[in-house]
Amino acid sequence: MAVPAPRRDARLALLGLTKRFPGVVANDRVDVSVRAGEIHALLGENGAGKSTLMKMIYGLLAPDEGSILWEGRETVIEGPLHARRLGMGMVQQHFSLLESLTVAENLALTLNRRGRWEPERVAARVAEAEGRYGLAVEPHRPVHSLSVGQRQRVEILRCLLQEEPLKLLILDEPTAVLTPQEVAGLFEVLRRLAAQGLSILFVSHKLDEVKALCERVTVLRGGRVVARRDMADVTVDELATLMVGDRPPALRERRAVAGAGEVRLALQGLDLAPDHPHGTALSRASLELRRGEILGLAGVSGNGQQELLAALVGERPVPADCVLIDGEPVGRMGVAERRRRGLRYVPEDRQGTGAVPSLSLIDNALLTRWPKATRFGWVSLAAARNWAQAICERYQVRQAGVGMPASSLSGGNLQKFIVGRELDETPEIFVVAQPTWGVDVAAARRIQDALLALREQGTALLVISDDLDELLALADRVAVISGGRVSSARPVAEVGRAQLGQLMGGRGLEAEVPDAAA
Ligand SMILES: Nc1ncnc2c1ncn2[C@@H]1O[C@H](COP(=O)(O)OP(=O)(O)OP(=O)(O)O)[C@@H](O)[C@H]1O
Repeated sequence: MAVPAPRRDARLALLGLTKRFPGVVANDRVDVSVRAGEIHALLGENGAGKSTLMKMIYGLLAPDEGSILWEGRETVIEGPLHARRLGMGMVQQHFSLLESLTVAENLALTLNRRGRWEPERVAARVAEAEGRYGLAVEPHRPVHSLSVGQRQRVEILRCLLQEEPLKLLILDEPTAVLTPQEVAGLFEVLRRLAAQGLSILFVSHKLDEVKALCERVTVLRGGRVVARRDMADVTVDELATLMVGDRPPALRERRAVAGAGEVRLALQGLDLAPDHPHGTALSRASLELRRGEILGLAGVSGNGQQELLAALVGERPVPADCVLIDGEPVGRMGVAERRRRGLRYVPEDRQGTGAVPSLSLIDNALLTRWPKATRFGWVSLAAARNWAQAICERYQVRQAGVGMPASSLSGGNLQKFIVGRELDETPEIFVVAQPTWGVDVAAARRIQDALLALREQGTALLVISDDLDELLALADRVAVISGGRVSSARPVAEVGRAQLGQLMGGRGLEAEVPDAAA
């Protein structure tokens, strides 16, 4: 049953909000209302306008038209500080923490209005919050040493700890990098907070979670509201269809690959100390990537995945014979030399290492492709432009022009562009972390399809993901990383979710990986 149009007496009512960017109407007369104590989902495919809408609510963007009613009163939200003073908190898709500061210092920056830093007091509040909300973070750790999942926890805590009583919490893909257990814990916290009257605006591409958590849903498509529903009246499949306007495509069938089996990339007994005090040491890490197969590496974010990827792709030099490409020791070689040997990769961190936000899509395409776009020492901008355009068409990256900066793309569209850029070169060996993070259902299928297609063409793939369903759908074999140790890889057909979950929690790994000190 459709839900009636927004009520003016809601805690938050958006009336006819419109926002235009050059070449695109990101929000087109959007009406949404959120009641006190309600958990309200905002859904839409990549680029539908969800982040833009949330930014207007939080005062980060000014609407071109329309009005915002806060607790029944028409309110011009002047900026995030004003929004926080009104009782709003927001966790964005891309983190806004200062890398060189500790967790407590970061929290102090937002919490202490008089500008006096008292990280010790903040640390005490963090400890107290851990008991209350079950969100564990270590206050004295510098943010640069935290995994993406841990950073997200700090962002959530920052809202929960703010001094003004929180009335509306805006969460933009808060569970994208949390483990299933952490998600369950977070949902418990959110339900408890909602029962106490907190309104929550929840944006996610994980439709099962949205269905489980939220009471009502508003669906955006192309910047417009296309549906409003009570969650009880709609199935997960219907949600997917409402978002994309059609049934999402099924994943392509897995085919047997001729000639699979030859080892292309190997990691052999690597012990690697972390490069910062709170990193994860790798301990006798070994794995083999074969031609024409997908090896899945499951694990809770922050268990050595970053270190393993850095060692495999050449961001961190290691003893030469710890990494082999086609049997050749390459451990001492840098990224460019390994690239020449056919290795491509997509890191977990899109905004820093994956793309340069201030550069155009053309320049971002060139970042990893400049040798091919260079003739007699000159870079052909026309070739680069064509290529950037081709990537956008093939992977349906919505953008207002390839000359626009990467930062103008929606999160999911940037992800599609970065993954597409590497996939498009038909790499022989491909290492990808979290390939469908923040990507909508239809686009996730397209990326997963492209990975399966590469496998059929003989590429050796390593997919590092904390999404077990994704790994079970894609991988031929799956290994688990926990506490810097890597389990042996087993055929997917022989392992179940429960067993993988246990290994992810570190249980049972001791028996498989001998202690480095032993
Ligand atoms: N600063 C900007 N400059 C130009 N265009 C922008 C800017 N911010 C957003 N857009 C455009 O507005 C549209 C809506 O983007 P928005 O980020 O709101 O989408 P979204 O629904 O949050 O997507 P995702 O699920 O990928 O995060 C997109 O076409 C995007 O490219």
